Amino acid sequence: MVIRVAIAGPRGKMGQNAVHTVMRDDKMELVAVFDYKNIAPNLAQYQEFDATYSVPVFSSIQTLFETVQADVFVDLTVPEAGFIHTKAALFAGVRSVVGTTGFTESQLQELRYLSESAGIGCIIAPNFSIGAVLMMKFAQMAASYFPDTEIIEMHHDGKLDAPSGTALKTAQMIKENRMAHRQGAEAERETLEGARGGDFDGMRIHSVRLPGLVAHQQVLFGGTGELLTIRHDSFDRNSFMTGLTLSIEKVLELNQFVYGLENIL
Ligand SMILES: NC(=O)C1=CN([C@@H]2O[C@H](COP(=O)(O)OP(=O)(O)OC[C@H]3O[C@@H](n4cnc5c(N)ncnc54)[C@H](OP(=O)(O)O)[C@@H]3O)[C@@H](O)[C@H]2O)C=CC1
Ligand SMILES: O=C(O)C1=N[C@H](C(=O)O)C[C@H](O)C1
Repeated sequence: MVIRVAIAGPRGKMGQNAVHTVMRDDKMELVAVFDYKNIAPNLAQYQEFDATYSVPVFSSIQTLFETVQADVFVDLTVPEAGFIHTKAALFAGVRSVVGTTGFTESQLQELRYLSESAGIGCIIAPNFSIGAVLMMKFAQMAASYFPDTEIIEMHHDGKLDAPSGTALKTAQMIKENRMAHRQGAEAERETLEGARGGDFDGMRIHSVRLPGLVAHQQVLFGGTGELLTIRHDSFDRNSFMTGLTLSIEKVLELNQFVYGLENIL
């Protein structure tokens, strides 16, 4: 069976990679893309692609789902829009794979409810890279032994959300194994606001944004006279494509909501 895929965000850095990945995969067919800007009716007319990319473009997500039969919807846009698109996909009965990050807890809960009450698979994966998922799992393991940890995530300066979805997911996974406590000195005070980073259950998350970076994260664990550093680097967005392909295939077997690629590997 060929998997019919629709992608939102085809001009974006991730969206372009995803379009190429689906087009080159003979088990998949790109049946439509969603672009909120009315650039051209067909992807073949986009400057980012060529004449071989004959795929209809929709600027209304509802019209896309009414017109085209898709098996899987992929969102790679921004959280406000990605939330609306994914709800529309689930209402239309289309399984979804969401790489977009920056959703609020209540948005995630609403998507979980919609997916599970309708029995339609939905994967929200803050990071599709296998190495990043391993980094998160190793950090979760280490937290049982080292309860004092800080996360430093580093991304390109075009990134809109901070902290990254990966950093938040890492902190949530660490929280499951870490004894909750506030880190640092009792009398600690910031003389420059934000110097100690964001506070997640007493551990700190620091976000670096610089040109030249792609997606990188270090999780530091401090112990008596020692430091453990777990680090992952994505040097290229192709690092996300294996997990994206896997998610598109796996979501077809799912009737529930999955948050994190580690749950389907
Ligand atoms: N899960 C994972 O492994 C990964 C997830 N990501 C996440 O994926 C998302 C996209 O990342 P990236 O490709 O780097 O970002 P880009 O900014 O390169 O792409 C985002 C795309 O979304 C479009 N867009 C903006 N606003 C809207 C809207 N209201 N409706 C529809 N489309 C819109 C943009 O169009 P325009 O530029 O014209 O506004 C752009 O084409 C981010 O949330 C990022 O954090 C990124 C990498 C890996
Ligand atoms: O915006 C990005 O680039 C990335 N976003 C995801 C995140 O927020 O964690 C995944 C990866 O870090 C790249």
